[in-house]
Amino acid sequence: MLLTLEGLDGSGKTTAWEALRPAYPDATFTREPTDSWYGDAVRRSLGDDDTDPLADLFCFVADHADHLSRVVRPALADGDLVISDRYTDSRYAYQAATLADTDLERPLEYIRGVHGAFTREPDATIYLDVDPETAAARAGATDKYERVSFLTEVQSNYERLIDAEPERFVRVDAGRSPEEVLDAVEDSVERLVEAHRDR
Ligand SMILES: Nc1ncnc2c1ncn2[C@@H]1O[C@H](COP(=O)(O)OP(=O)(O)OP(=O)(O)O)[C@@H](O)[C@H]1O
Ligand SMILES: Cc1cn([C@H]2C[C@H](O)[C@@H](COP(=O)(O)O)O2)c(=O)[nH]c1=O
Repeated sequence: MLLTLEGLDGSGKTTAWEALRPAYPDATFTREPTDSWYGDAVRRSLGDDDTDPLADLFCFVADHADHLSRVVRPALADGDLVISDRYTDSRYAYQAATLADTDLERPLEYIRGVHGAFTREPDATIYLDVDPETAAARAGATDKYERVSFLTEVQSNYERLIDAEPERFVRVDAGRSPEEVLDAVEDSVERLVEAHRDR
């Protein structure tokens, strides 16, 4: 089963992902951007305010292709539970926002189309829902994406994705205390894993 954690910067994905580890010692915990050299290229672009948004998209897509073949598909083939901190929806939400002012028509659909040919869709996605102001404050505005105006566009793209596939997403109110958010994430993961097992 492939389970992903998504949300704005600072929504608490990594905190939740780390907190899940003890309950699922046999699971494969992974993330995007990855720790490969493709992921390094992505992180380099995050630190540069003057990059080309289409070039950035394809850096993220290359990192995803490598992640799929090196980590995700082998783990799923072994029957593992795979829990990824960010995955395809991050591209659909963030790069659709960075490409909004280009000549590209309907960027979100374009990015989905690029992935459609090769990706593995998640079985379920936990969306940590927090407002852009809280997200930017928690994230500390350390890179070009961690700004309220940009995160507002990203949030609206996530909402479009949830509207299109409500059955895949579980929305968790991430504006609450860390303890309440972690309880909600742990309950959701337990329920999703059981439901997947009973299919
Ligand atoms: N529910 C919460 N309430 C208050 N602070 C929180 C909460 N969850 C996480 N934080 C804090 O917010 C910061 C960002 O958390 P975290 O790294 O888990 O978010 P993230 O979604 O993974 O962010 P990013 O996408 O930028 O990596 C951390 O300092 C973390 O301790
Ligand atoms: C996978 C992915 C990530 N991003 C952005 C989102 C964040 O601002 C950074 C790094 O992610 P992290 O969780 O803070 O480590 O990259 C993106 O724009 N598109 C993607 O596909």
